[in-house]
Amino acid sequence: MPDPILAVAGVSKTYKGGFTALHDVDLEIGKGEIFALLGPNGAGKTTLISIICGIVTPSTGTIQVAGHDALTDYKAARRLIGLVPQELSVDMFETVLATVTFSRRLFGRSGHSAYIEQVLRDLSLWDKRDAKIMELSGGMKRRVLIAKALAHEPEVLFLDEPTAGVDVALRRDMWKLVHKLRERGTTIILTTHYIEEAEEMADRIGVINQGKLLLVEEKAALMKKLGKRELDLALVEPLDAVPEGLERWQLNLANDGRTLRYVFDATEEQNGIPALLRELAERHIAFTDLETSKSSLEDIFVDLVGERA
Ligand SMILES: Nc1ncnc2c1ncn2[C@@H]1O[C@H](COP(=O)(O)OP(=O)(O)OP(=O)(O)O)[C@@H](O)[C@H]1O
Repeated sequence: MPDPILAVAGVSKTYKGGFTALHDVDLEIGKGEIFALLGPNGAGKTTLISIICGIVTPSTGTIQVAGHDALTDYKAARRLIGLVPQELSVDMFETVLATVTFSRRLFGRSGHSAYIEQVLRDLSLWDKRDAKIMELSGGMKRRVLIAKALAHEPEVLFLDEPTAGVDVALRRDMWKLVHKLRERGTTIILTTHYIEEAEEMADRIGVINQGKLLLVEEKAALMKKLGKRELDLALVEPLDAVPEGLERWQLNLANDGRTLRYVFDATEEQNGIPALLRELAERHIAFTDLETSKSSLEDIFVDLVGERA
C-alpha cells in the first residue's frame, strides 16, 4: 500500500440511545487509492464516514488525516477532506457557480475561478453554472454536490452511496468521474451496498456488517471470494442425504430434500457441472428444473463471519 493518508485506529461509536454502530474499527487508506466500503443498510458506513469528517464524535479511537489528528487538530484535518453526502444539502435558489464558490470560501480559500471552472467542466456543469439548483435534473444536482465537495481542493474525497437511486447511465458516468479524479491524485473513499460498484471502482474493498469491519482486501482477492455461485436442482424425488460418491462437489440439500444445491466458484474455468450432471444421471437422480444464482451479499456476510468465528 502507498503511504497512508488516512489512519483510523480503534474507532467505536455508541449513540446516545445506547446503540453501538461501530465496534473497534482499524483502517488505513493509501494516498491515491480508491477504497470502497461495502455493506448492507445500517452496517455503519455513514457513521464511520461522519466520524472521519468530524460530524459525529467517536466514543473511542483516533483518526489521522495526513498526520493531522481529526479530533485535536480538526481544522487542518477537515480542510483535506471533501464529503459528498447521501442527501441534497444545497440552497435551491442559488446558482451552481455561487454554490460551489461559497463552499470553497468556507474553507478560507479565495474564489480561484480557474480551479472552479475546471471542476465544473470536469463534471459537465459549466454550461449550467448560472442555472439555479432547482432548475437542474437529479443527476446534475448530484454532480453539484461533488463539485461542492471538491471546491476547496481536498486530498481525500468521501462519496457516501454515490449512485443510490440513479439510473444506469448516470451510474456509469459517476464511475468514470471517480477514475478521472483519481488520475488527478485524489484519494477516494466511497460507500456502497452494490458488489458490482465496489468491483468496478475500487482498488481495495472493506466489508462492513453490523458495525464490524470484517475484512479489507485487494479487489481481485475479494472478488474471488465473492464470486461464488449456486446451482439449484429441483429434484423429482426428495432425498434424505447427499448421495455417496459425490464428495468432490460441495453439495447440500435444501427445501426438505427437494433441492440439491451445488456452490461453486464462478471464477474457476472448470466448474464441474457437466460431470456432476452425468454422475446424477448414472444414479438415476432426476430433476425438473435447474437454476443458478450469485451468492447474495447476505450469504457472503454469513460466510465471512463464519470463517472468522
Ligand atoms: N444519530 C443516531 N442515533 C442512534 N442510532 C443511529 C444514529 N445514526 C445511525 N444510527 C444507527 O446506527 C446504525 C448504522 O447506521 P449508518 O447510517 O452508519 O449505516 P449505513 O451503513 O450508512 O447504512 P445505509 O446504507 O442505510 O446508509 C443503524 O442501525 C442506525 O440506525
